Amino acid sequence: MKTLIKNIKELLQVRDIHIDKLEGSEMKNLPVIQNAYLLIENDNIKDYGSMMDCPSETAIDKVIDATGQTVLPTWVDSHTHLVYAGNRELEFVDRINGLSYEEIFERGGGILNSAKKLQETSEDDLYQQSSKRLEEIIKQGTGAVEIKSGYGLTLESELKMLRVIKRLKENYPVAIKATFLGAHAFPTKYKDNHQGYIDLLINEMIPAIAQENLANYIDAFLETGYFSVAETEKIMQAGQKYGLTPKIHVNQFTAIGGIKSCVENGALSVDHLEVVTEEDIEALKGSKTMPVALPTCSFFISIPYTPARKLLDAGLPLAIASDSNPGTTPSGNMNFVVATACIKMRMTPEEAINAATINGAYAMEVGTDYGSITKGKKASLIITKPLNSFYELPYAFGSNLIDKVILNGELQ
Ligand SMILES: N=CN[C@@H](CCC(=O)O)C(=O)O
Ligand SMILES: [Zn+2]
Repeated sequence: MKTLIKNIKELLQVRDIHIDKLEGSEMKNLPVIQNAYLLIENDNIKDYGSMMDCPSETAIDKVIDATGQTVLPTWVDSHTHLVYAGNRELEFVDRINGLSYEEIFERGGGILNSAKKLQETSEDDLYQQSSKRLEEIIKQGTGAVEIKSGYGLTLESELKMLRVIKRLKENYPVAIKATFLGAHAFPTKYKDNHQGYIDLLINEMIPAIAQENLANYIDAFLETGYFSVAETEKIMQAGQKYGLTPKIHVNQFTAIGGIKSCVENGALSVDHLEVVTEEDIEALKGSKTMPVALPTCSFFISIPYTPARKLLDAGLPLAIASDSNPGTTPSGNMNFVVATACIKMRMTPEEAINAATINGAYAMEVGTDYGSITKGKKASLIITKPLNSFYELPYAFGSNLIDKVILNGELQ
């Protein structure tokens, strides 16, 4: 099956040779072909180039005329909690009325509230609720997504979440990676017995999850009042024994030396980073760990934004992701993430698009197939509505500017 997209006004993120990630000033460069074509064969990008070299349409099964439209690779959302039960709109109102995220947690809300709801929800119901959200983000242009557990907090419920992620992976044409986040919060029962919960995570949950091959990564909420540096180190090391690479929530509210520890423990990514110190930046320099900012979390709970300029000016790479979850970001819309990164973090559109494609793909290890227009990669593409230029994508932040989404060569 061959599909030709012709008369593309701007073909974005064209990389003849696959690159792993972009750092510092490299992120300013977003290669574009004006007046381009793109040829899809089955589920792959077969060829692309200027319209002057467009192949003849005789052997083509389907032709899409993209006059005036922009084509770019689908978004890679490397940090979500897309599988959850119910929502937390009452806490949203509590925050409007003056309570902070921490105060809500201290009153038994927050993550523990979502865990209670999830424990009471059947696996089928959880699958139905989550598949609606997955379908929504596909329409919004996401072609690869990482999904975490972490609202179960018991062996049974963590397995339930991870099995739902596995079913989503089997049933949708999106690349999905699963992360075990049993260390999201201490369940009330273990409030004064942290070691008891850590033993449960290490001795029972991680082995059971590995046995069913349900996760790619291990995560923890490394934060004052949640998991300490020492506790997170134990969890990262236990995960690694089972082949789970760390991707860690860190520096959301406080900087307590977590980033250095994550880098030393081989973390693929460190995520949140609303608070960043000079020591954190030094620890990241020269490492393989991708910093991941979650701008729409900052937007929703009114906390500082990750200091993108500071990180980029230090020569570091940066990815951006949605953090879709019921507490801090009830949206998985990567278009809004890109816009917020530009509007609030002063990333240029080029930098934000690089952060949401190539660098996102690095942060969930799908770069060989996703993240750029490169021959042989998956034909997972966004075709926008007619635009003056791609700058309109973050500029018109509230508009739906997507005309079509193609995933693995199939029009959605
Ligand atoms: N901060 C930790 N975890 C999630 C939110 C969890 C929740 O409030 O449900 C986050 O990334 O923002
Ligand atoms: Zn998160």
